[in-house]
Amino acid sequence: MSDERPQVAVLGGGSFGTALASIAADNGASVHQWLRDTELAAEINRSHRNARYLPDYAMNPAVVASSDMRKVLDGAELVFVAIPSQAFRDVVRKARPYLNERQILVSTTKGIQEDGFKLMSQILEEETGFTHIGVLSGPNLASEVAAKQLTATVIASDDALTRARVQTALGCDYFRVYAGNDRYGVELGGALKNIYAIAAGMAAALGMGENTRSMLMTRALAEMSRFAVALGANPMTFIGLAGVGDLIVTCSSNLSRNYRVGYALGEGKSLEEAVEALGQVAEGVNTVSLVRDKARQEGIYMPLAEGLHQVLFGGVPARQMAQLLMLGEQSSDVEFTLSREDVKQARRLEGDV
Ligand SMILES: NC(=O)C1=CN([C@@H]2O[C@H](COP(=O)(O)OP(=O)(O)OC[C@H]3O[C@@H](n4cnc5c(N)ncnc54)[C@H](OP(=O)(O)O)[C@@H]3O)[C@@H](O)[C@H]2O)C=CC1
Ligand SMILES: O=C(CO)COP(=O)(O)O
Repeated sequence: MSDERPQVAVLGGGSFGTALASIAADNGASVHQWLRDTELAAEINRSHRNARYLPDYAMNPAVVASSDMRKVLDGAELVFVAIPSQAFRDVVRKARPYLNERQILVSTTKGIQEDGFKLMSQILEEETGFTHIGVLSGPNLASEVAAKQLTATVIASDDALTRARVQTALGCDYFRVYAGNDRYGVELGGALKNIYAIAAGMAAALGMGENTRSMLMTRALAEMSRFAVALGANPMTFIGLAGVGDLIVTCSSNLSRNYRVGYALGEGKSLEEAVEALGQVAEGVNTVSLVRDKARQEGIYMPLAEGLHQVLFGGVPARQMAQLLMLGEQSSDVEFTLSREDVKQARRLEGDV
């Protein structure tokens, strides 16, 4: 008898891949999860728990884990790729022989490839040439998703079929899937907010207050949207779940790995110690260099990313950098209504600058 359930594959055995596989299974799909670690795959199938990445959460027992890529992708209609950005292209290349153009491919990875400043869905496009490609992003801390905390996300694609299929496959009573068509903006939002989560963790460790956190998050949003719009994204995307939504959660929670790296740095640990202690991926560490370089190249004003880069890689103490940033140009609150140039012009007339 053939299996009538939607056929879902998840590539990645980390915390988010595991949480996602379980949602799809909760929602009635037949789910196969690929991970490179054969022992962990066997362990998941035995105990229905990912002891390495989400040890405290039971997975839906219908998820079948395997390190055999062919088996996982055989018959899959919907393929989620939850692999850290630095390994993303390699894994897609491994998967390529078992993929076909009827499939829907969705990246969940919030990072950027250094070579060419590529986002993950662009890598999916380059490696496959398929048309059903999307990005899943939003305020989705994996352990909260695994705990079935009420959560929402965005599926962004210019392909209506991709949006609808993902909404059907994942939408359930604890996970809502909103649709968007600015794939580039949604994907950039997910990658950029990691930078500011590191800064927020650092500020918390330094004992800075709620006013400071609020300023940091709001100016981060201004900076993220300025950057994204300069690269062609829609500014309105940043008022959505994948913009301000994800920024709030990652800048406020110790469950965010990027926040935790920032917190450790604020406590005086070195970057190497902070990353080592985490033992999982914190995409923001790499993203901050890529974004800072890109901003310099394109002439985009990014004082927070620039300052964080100097703290992470230039040896500038975080508190000193915060003070320097406070003395920076006092400009427009919302640049989409009042331009930075207009503010500068008025201040020039006042003789202030
Ligand atoms: N965790 C979260 O809360 C969320 C994460 N994301 C995004 O999801 C992406 C994946 O993150 P997440 O699941 O959290 O990551 P984790 O750090 O929890 O796990 C990483 C996973 O990727 C695997 N991996 C790493 N390198 C390779 C490789 N070369 N080949 C095959 N597998 C590899 C690891 O395998 P191994 O154990 O063998 O090293 C592990 O299964 C990230 O970009 C993140 O931004 C998005 C939303 C929420
Ligand atoms: O993207 C996330 C939540 O939406 C997870 O953030 P971290 O990668 O910082 O853990």
